[in-house]
Amino acid sequence: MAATIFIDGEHGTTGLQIRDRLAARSDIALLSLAEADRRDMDKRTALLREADIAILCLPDDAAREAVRLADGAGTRFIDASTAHRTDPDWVYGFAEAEPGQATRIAEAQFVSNPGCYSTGAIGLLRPLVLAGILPVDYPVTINAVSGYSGGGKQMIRQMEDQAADDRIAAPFFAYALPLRHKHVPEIMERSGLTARPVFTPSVGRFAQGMLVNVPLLSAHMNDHAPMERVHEALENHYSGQTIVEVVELDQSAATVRIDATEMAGTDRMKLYVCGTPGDGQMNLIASLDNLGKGASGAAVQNLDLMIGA
Ligand SMILES: NC(=O)C1=CN([C@@H]2O[C@H](COP(=O)(O)OP(=O)(O)OC[C@H]3O[C@@H](n4cnc5c(N)ncnc54)[C@H](OP(=O)(O)O)[C@@H]3O)[C@@H](O)[C@H]2O)C=CC1
Ligand SMILES: CC(=O)N[C@@H](CCC(=O)OP(=O)(O)O)C(=O)O
Repeated sequence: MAATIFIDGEHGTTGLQIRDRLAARSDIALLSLAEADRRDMDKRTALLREADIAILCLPDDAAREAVRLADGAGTRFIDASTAHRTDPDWVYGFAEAEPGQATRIAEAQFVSNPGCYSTGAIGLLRPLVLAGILPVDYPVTINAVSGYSGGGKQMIRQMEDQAADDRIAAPFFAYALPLRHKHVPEIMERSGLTARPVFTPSVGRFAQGMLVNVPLLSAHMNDHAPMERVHEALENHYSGQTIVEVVELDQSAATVRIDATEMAGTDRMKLYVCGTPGDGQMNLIASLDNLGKGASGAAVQNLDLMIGA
């Protein structure tokens, strides 16, 4: 029998992309609300309670409310918001990050989808912590650039409608300057770090795509791990799956520039280890689509695990 799915927030940026990915599937029956009814509490409640699985593509407060509205109905949830990503009662929906995580997702009632920047950062950092290469108190810095769709409907309008009062004219801008971005707690907890990373995100004038940079110094890593060992740890961690690709060292060395939009339109992530052998410095770079593996693609991956597709 087809699994019954309701995407709460289906008319938003993340929700629409999930709907597109599910539209043609015969193993899924989509419950849907007209756009004009998207904030109708009674209609949302009915579908949240009827669905086998509800996918929440809402602001944080609305996501918490949706879980309350379905209380007692047995609905399973995938929450794309930040609301539950460090909640111990929710399973973190990053199947490749942890041994056994795919099974935990498959069996869960409550699954929290990772943040887009967090997917890149944790994808690079968690394997190194698990391999014992990265000390958990390493003073990590993370610099990233995202496509503007990462800011949802509001930022898309601000970037695309240059007649709007609140338009953004900049071709590229840094933000989260007080260093309190909402992904930091999630990155710390899900990577297993004890020291708070310094995280500076930025946005470029392109819709989809993202690069997340984590520079590391061998001198401050366990056993002074060189870039070859870091690469090997990533390769070992991601062997046997198809979604996260660890780029070969010689291929990274031959790469002159990495286009932040290279993964746009895909649900996969590429990881690069860049630097010059022997220099003791490396820059780890995750390349993904903020709306693919960074949001909607990951939500569908988690859904597939939960329904055994
Ligand atoms: N965009 C991205 O790259 C990523 C987004 N996310 C997360 O996914 C969630 C959705 O983001 P995104 O799709 O970008 O946001 P959008 O603003 O594009 O879409 C949000 C949708 O939710 C609706 N909505 C807002 N409040 C309520 C409410 N109280 N009840 C019912 N519907 C409501 C909005 O309607 P209305 O038009 O009326 O406001 C809109 O349709 C957020 O938590 C975001 O942080 C996660 C990873 C990446
Ligand atoms: C460019 C941009 O504004 N990006 C968003 C994060 C997008 C994302 O991952 O969203 P959630 O953590 O909300 O799920 C931001 O920095 O708030």
